Amino acid sequence: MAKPHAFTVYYVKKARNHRWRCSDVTFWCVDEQLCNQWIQALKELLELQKARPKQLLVYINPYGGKRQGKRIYEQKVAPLFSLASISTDVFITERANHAKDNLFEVNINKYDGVVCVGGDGMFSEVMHGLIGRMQKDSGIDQNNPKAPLVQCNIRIGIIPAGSTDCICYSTVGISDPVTSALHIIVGDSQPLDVSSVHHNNTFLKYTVSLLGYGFYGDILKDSEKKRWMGPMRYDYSGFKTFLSHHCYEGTISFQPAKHTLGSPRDKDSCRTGCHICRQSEQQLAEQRKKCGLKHEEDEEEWKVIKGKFLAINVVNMSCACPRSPKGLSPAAHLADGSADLILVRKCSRFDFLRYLVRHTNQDDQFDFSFVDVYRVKSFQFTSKLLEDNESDVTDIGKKHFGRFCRDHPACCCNIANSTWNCDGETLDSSAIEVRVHCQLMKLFARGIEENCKEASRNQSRVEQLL
Ligand SMILES: Nc1ncnc2c1ncn2[C@@H]1O[C@H](COP(=O)(O)OP(=O)(O)OP(=O)(O)O)[C@@H](O)[C@H]1O
Ligand SMILES: CCCCCCCCCCCCC/C=C/[C@@H](O)[C@H](CO)NC(C)=O
Ligand SMILES: [Ca+2]
Repeated sequence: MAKPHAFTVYYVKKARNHRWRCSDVTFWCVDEQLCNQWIQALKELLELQKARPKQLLVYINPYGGKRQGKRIYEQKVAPLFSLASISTDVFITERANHAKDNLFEVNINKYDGVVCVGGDGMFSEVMHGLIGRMQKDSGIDQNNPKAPLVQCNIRIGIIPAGSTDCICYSTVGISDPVTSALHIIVGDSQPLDVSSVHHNNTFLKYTVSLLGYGFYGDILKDSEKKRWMGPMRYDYSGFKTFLSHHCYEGTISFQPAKHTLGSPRDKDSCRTGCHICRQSEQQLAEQRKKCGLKHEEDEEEWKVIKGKFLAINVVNMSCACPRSPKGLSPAAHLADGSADLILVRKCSRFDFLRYLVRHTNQDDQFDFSFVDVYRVKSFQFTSKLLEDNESDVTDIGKKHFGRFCRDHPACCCNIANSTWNCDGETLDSSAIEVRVHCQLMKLFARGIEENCKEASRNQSRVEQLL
């Protein structure tokens, strides 16, 4: 060959819609020494990139989504990791909670991060393993709802291979295994709020995306029986649940999030390097310093709302996903220490359909008289059924005369409880206490990057301001 000395540089190429691809360019050189100098200099520069992982622990759920997790990892992700000189220990799960249990046993300090290949449920499992392990090692009792949880600095990377993949979509902007693998390789870091869910001083679960009662809880409960249908189960159960049009009665109490500048009705969304998240985190840290060990939350006001609801959704992030690209709460922030509480009160089937359709178009889904949205830092819910039982009003009639409201048989109010959908997993209790923990964990992601259209719109706003 006339030009025998060469080296190839692999790099990330940004494509449309937040998709990243790996591209390469080969440099040729007649002078061998010069070529080697370049290779050496590039290797040294790469060594300086301390945020990049070298050793990863990978969990694959072979049964998530369309059961393609193993194939996706082997064909699309593993070759990229090896190109980037990342060593991996790969663990293919054999049962639910396998990954979570394993995380309590492994020598976690050996790894720069944990990767989960699967959907939201699989991510939730890995997150529970990591956060749980962190608290155990630090002697924190997870059953205490007020315990100050220890931050988890080991990043999690999500390779989407599930049915909804909402956590991946809401933090990267797309559900694409190659894009996610590249975010892991370049060592991105995105802090994430996590909410803890308790019942009577007993820890139930953590949640990062949707905690939903009523509509989304009923969909999940029904769809779990139809896992064999794959991702289609959500469409089938969604349609069935929509037709059943059940509403549920209960009491909601919440503490508004006063530390953050943002509001759920903002027009701008959380984007890479979000200033609202940064400012909110600083504000909370200052409050904590001032209050010391005293719980400042105890002194803050609680708002109480009673009513009949078709859906009660608490979201820590937008919950954008391919079905709803702007999500359940488009202006929710990934790391601002707050969650958006969305209350959909009893309304007609037609109005509820109008509300749902707005998740798929540009119209404002909160602009309805029967929808309320609040930004909160803690939240509690008790169903009417439980309140009645607890206040010793033993209305035997309600228990014996069917599950529906006896006074108004046509009103679709369900006397039975709904189920909580917690990041795609059901909860055993309907009465819950929720608390947002600001930036409790980190992902190999950078949040959604502003696209050119948004960037130029914001730029022209700045120009106007100047
Ligand atoms: N080997 C396994 N066998 C059975 N269940 C498993 C296994 N490994 C993990 N799981 C469980 O499967 C559940 C669902 O997995 P996953 O989230 O990957 O897919 P999905 O439910 O199809 O997607 P999504 O959560 O995005 O809707 C998780 O809760 C996880 O605990
Ligand atoms: C007639 C048009 C109806 C369109 C309705 C679109 C609304 C879709 C919104 C989906 C949001 C999903 C939030 C994410 C939840 C996940 O945690 C969970 C587990 O993966 N998925 C589901 C479906 O519960
Ligand atoms: Ca948040």
